[in-house]
Amino acid sequence: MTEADDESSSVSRTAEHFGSSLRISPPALSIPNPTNNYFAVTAAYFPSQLPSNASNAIADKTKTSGHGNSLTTAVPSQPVAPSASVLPAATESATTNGSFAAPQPPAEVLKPKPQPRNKVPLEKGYSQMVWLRTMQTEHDLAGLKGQSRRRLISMDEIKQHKSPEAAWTVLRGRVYNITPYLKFHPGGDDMLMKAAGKDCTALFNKYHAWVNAEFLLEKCMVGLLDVPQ
Ligand code: HEM
Repeated sequence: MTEADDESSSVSRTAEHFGSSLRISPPALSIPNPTNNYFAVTAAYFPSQLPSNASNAIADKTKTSGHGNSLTTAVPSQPVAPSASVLPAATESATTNGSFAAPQPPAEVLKPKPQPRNKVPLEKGYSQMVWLRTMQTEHDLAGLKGQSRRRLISMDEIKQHKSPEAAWTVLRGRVYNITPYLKFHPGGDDMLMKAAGKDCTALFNKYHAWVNAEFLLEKCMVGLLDVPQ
């Protein structure tokens, strides 16, 4: 393993303490990096990760170490703070005795908050798999009874369909009968009922813009929203 390999693996090991959301760029070439070892790299990014005597260790190394490479600048005799553009917090808090106050990563990096899921347990027999099968086997999920699914439907007519037995909603300009899907909705039928009798596009996007409703509700489409000119 080369020194460079060693150095980059040290950086990623250190980064692991801060969660996977943290992205660390490799040290900029302008950073004096006299020792090319774990302590130096760690000091540049996370001084708080060092053992208490580490800054002395770095200082000693800089006096004795002759190695380095042509991409590094002159070897300093004192521990050097990373340049301000790389780590402003550390530079600002540098003290005269050669130690540096630890720049704290933002709290959200230290403890990424898990997003709470609001999925509800569905009744037995109402999984998404069963819904997909139902879409194949039921011939009139929309309750069209022969009417065209390209019919223009006014908002007034949609407003009259707000009961669980006859719940219509508008999503991205299409009108759906969501009654058959209520018990299959992973967010719960009560949540889906908030969509009944109105345009739910904004609500839908707020909770899960990524869900492919056009596919999931394809067989429930009853028409297109008639937008008055
Ligand atoms: C109108 C058509 C809708 C369809 C086809 C639909 C479909 C889905 C699907 C497939 C999921 C699971 C998403 C996942 O696993 O990532 C889901 C979850 C959910 N839906 Fe809907 N949804 C609709 C409307 C709505 C509306 C209007 C609301 C809010 C009023 C809503 C609230 C939720 C919530 C809270 C969850 C749980 C999200 C979570 O994972 O934390 N949905 N929906």
